[in-house]
This record gives sequence, C-alpha cells and structure tokens, in this order.
Amino acid sequence: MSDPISNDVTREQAEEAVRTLLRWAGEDPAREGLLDTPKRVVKAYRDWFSGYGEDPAEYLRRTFKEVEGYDEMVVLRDIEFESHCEHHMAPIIGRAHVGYLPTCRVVGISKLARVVEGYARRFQVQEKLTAQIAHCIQENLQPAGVAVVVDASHECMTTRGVHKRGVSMVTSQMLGAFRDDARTRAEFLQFIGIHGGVR
Ligand SMILES: Nc1nc2c(ncn2[C@@H]2O[C@H](COP(=O)(O)OP(=O)(O)OP(=O)(O)O)[C@@H](O)[C@H]2O)c(=O)[nH]1
Ligand SMILES: [Zn+2]
Repeated sequence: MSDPISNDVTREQAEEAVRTLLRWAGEDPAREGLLDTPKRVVKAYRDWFSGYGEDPAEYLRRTFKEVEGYDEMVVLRDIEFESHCEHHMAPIIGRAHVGYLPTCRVVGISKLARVVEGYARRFQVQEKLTAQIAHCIQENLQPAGVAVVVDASHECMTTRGVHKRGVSMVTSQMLGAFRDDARTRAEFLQFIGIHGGVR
C-alpha cells in the first residue's frame, strides 16, 4: 500500500524525525524499548491522518431515491471521532451530530459518519472540521439544509497549557433551512439533546 500521507517524504525520513524528537526530549532512540517506536509512530500516523488520502465527497455519490412518504429531517447523532489539533498536534476527542433535510435523494447513513471520519483524520481546527462536514453534505446532496454540531475535548487544553479538564468546545454550522428557520433548527437541537444551549 502506498503511503497516503507522506507525499515526497519517505517512511525512513519520517522515522528519523521521530528519532530526532526522542533525542530532543532527552531519550536515547537506540535504547531497546525505543527501537521499534519510530516504526510504530509512523504506522499510527497513517491511521490518525488517513483522511489526507480520502475525498469525503466520494462517500456521498451513492444515493437512494427518497423513501416514499418520508419528508422530514434525518439526524445521525453521537458520531464519535478522534482528530488532532493543528496547533499542537494533540488529540481532539469528541462527537459530531449531523442532520439534513433531504429533497429528493437520501444517502446511506453510514456515509455521514464516513464524511466525519474523512475530515477528522487530519490536522484540524474544530471550527474548520464543523464547516467542512456541513459544506461537503450541502454541496454533494443538495438538501434543503444541513446542520452539524461538534462537541469535543482538546487535549492541548487538558493535558498541557491551561490544564482544564472537563471542558468541551461546542461548534455548529447551520446551512439552508437550519439556518433560516428557527423551528427547524430547534427540532434538530432537540433531537441531539441540546435544549436552549444546555446539554
Ligand atoms: N478556536 C480554536 N482554538 C483552538 C483549537 N485547538 C486549539 N486551539 C487553541 O489554539 C490556541 C493556540 O494559541 P497559542 O498562544 O499560539 O499557543 P500556546 O502558547 O500553546 O497556547 P496555550 O494553549 O494557551 O498554552 C490555543 O488557545 C488553543 O487552545 C480549535 O480547534 N479551535
Ligand atoms: Zn491544540
């Protein structure tokens, strides 16, 4: 399998960079317990950052004709994800809630979770992640509206820096009917368990 994230960087160069960081932190990369660490880290990066090798729009190509008689919103809530913040390369762990108002086509529900994964497995800023998910669905499914709420904890805030545990960041991107119609938005927020801003 070709390396989806390295571009012109070889696996050997990536492993050497890990050895450099280990040395910089005060370790001896030749120590027995660390010998395979660069290889493991590069493998972990392939997993965490596999989103660079994906086009999330592809997941939305396969649609079904709207289910007869159903013309209300579809909501997928509590989609767990792991991402990494682009400022500190520290984990962002949270949940995304995605809703849309189909016009004539619906998508297999797993595909909404795949879109979340495709963008989460990159270096991210939460606001950008939220907007990318919403715009991808809007552009590719052309529904009457899309709503995305992301609720996540940033390890750059919990394990370092300001050290605030239990803090989560909530972002939302509302498009179309969810933006224009307060009742549609309220219904979505009720579905995902947010009432008047309090979960
Ligand atoms: N808006 C936003 N901020 C983020 C996100 N992830 C991390 N940050 C913040 O990015 C900021 C980077 O600030 P800097 O002052 O450049 O970095 P720093 O010195 O490491 O800051 P501290 O975290 O306060 O120690 C920090 O306030 C982080 O909390 C995100 O997804 N969205
Ligand atoms: Zn950070």
